[in-house]
Amino acid sequence: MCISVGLVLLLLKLGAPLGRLFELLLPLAVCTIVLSFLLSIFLYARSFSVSSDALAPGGNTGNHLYDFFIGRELNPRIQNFDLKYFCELRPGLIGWVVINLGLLMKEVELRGSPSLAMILVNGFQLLYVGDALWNEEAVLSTMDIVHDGFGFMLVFGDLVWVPFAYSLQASFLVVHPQALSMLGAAVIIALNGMGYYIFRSSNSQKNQFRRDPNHPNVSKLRTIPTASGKKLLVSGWWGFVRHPNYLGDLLMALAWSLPCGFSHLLPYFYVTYFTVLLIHREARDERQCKLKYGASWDSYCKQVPYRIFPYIY
Ligand SMILES: NC(=O)C1=CN([C@@H]2O[C@H](COP(=O)(O)OP(=O)(O)OC[C@H]3O[C@@H](n4cnc5c(N)ncnc54)[C@H](OP(=O)(O)O)[C@@H]3O)[C@@H](O)[C@H]2O)C=CC1
Ligand SMILES: CC(C)CCC[C@@H](C)[C@H]1CC=C2C3=C(CC[C@@]21C)[C@@]1(C)CC[C@H](O)C(C)(C)[C@@H]1CC3
Repeated sequence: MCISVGLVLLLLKLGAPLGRLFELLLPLAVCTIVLSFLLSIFLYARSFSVSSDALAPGGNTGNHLYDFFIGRELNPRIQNFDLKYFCELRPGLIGWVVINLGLLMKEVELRGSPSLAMILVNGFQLLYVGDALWNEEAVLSTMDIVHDGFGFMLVFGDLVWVPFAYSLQASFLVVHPQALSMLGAAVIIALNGMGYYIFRSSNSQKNQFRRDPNHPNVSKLRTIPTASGKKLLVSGWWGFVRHPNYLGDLLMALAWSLPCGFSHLLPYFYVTYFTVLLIHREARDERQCKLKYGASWDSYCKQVPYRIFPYIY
């Protein structure tokens, strides 16, 4: 992240036309799609030369198309370099905020200064990416690393979908400038702040509990024992709903769209897609947790009946 920040600051100091990124989005996206296909083909081919215990449970149906998409190998490595762990965060997230900055510079070229809406979108998403990179080790406990094979879906998701689909709001604002009142901005900032607080504190609470259940920050929380020896949190954020981190993430997703106003649906694509993704992801996780924890998970679901939205779902 530091190298990227240094390079971007150097480019800005040298007067590099970062705003050109706006015109280069499509060719860059096409090149990244080609790269993701090539990487996926390499990963699929090499998966037939590794031992069976290196394969992901869900990506070995024998259906070549499905296995190519989902991914056969769980954690492909070249020496000690873990390809999935690297791709999950850095290239896509850093590419996302660099594109956002280029779009902000394009707005400066067109209108002399960045709009309040563009500043909010850039700031919110820079916070999200900075948080992810600062807490990089937390990704090790996510489903993508623990359960899912590294196939075209995740390769494309990491390298193409995140930088080019997640920067849609900034792209929209270059073409459709939006006037935003200070009151409107204050409400949106409060919404993003609340979402970030729920997202960060619930993820940190679970990750802390999984690292050290006796840590003072989590040792007083109520838990449910399981046959596997692991315990399930049933108070704190994880007693509020079963995926409080998703709730916080979705509130932020809405806060990223609101600065774009209500004249177009495009800026709301991300929060819509993301809601579908997290509902599907939550159902997948429920199945895995039911298998892992059996009756203990049933007891958890009885005590914490709502999945993401309290008193709704
Ligand atoms: N911006 C984006 O595009 C995306 C963002 N995300 C974000 O990534 C973050 C991680 O999400 P995700 O990877 O889906 O999984 P989670 O971080 O929600 O982790 C799910 C795992 O947590 C453990 N767990 C669940 N309930 C409890 C409990 N009560 N007590 C203790 N442990 C529990 C289980 O694993 P175990 O018990 O084995 O430890 C479960 O499999 C979320 O904040 C999500 O919003 C996710 C996808 C896309
Ligand atoms: C293209 C497909 C239809 C969907 C692809 C899904 C991927 C884009 C997401 C799957 C899990 C992700 C995570 C993040 C980004 C999106 C993908 C790759 C994440 C790195 C975002 C930042 C968070 O702080 C995180 C917890 C580190 C996320 C981990 C999961």
